[in-house]
Amino acid sequence: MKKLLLVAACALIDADGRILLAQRPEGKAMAGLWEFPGGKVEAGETPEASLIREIAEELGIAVKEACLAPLTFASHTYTDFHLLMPLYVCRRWDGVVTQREHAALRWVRPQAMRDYPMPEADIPLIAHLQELLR
Ligand SMILES: Nc1nc2c([nH]c(=O)n2[C@@H]2O[C@H](COP(=O)(O)OP(=O)(O)OP(=O)(O)O)[C@@H](O)[C@H]2O)c(=O)[nH]1
Repeated sequence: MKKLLLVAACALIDADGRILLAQRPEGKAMAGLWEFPGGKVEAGETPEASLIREIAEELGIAVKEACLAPLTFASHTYTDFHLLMPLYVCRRWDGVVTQREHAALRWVRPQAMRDYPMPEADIPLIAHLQELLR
């Protein structure tokens, strides 16, 4: 089997029930696609700690572990690796969401998510969020 890559990702949800999508920047794999904030879980790190770290780095906000609720996961084979990606949802954080590492950030209504091209692994996750937020 290909190398298993563990990535933790989070759907931030605002008071209007919109979801934060973040556009991958030029120069990275899958540049231009819209993803959930998050990243690779490092050795010795829990998925939750990894996500809290990545969200602080990428978006400049502070999330508490108690505010991360598991929703579903992606399990998807890419050319070079197999991605296992737990998806959390979070409705509470401290600070203001700020674009730091992505090309763009967008708050998107659940029914509009399919207008934003996402990595292949993310496609099955859209229906879970639409169901949660309808
Ligand atoms: N954060 C995030 N990563 C995703 C999503 N969907 C998806 O396939 N991925 C993949 O999971 C991996 C996440 O790694 P990453 O964001 O930490 O790393 P990266 O590709 O930016 O590279 P680098 O940080 O090593 O330079 C990438 O291969 C990315 O394409 C998603 O919704 N969010």
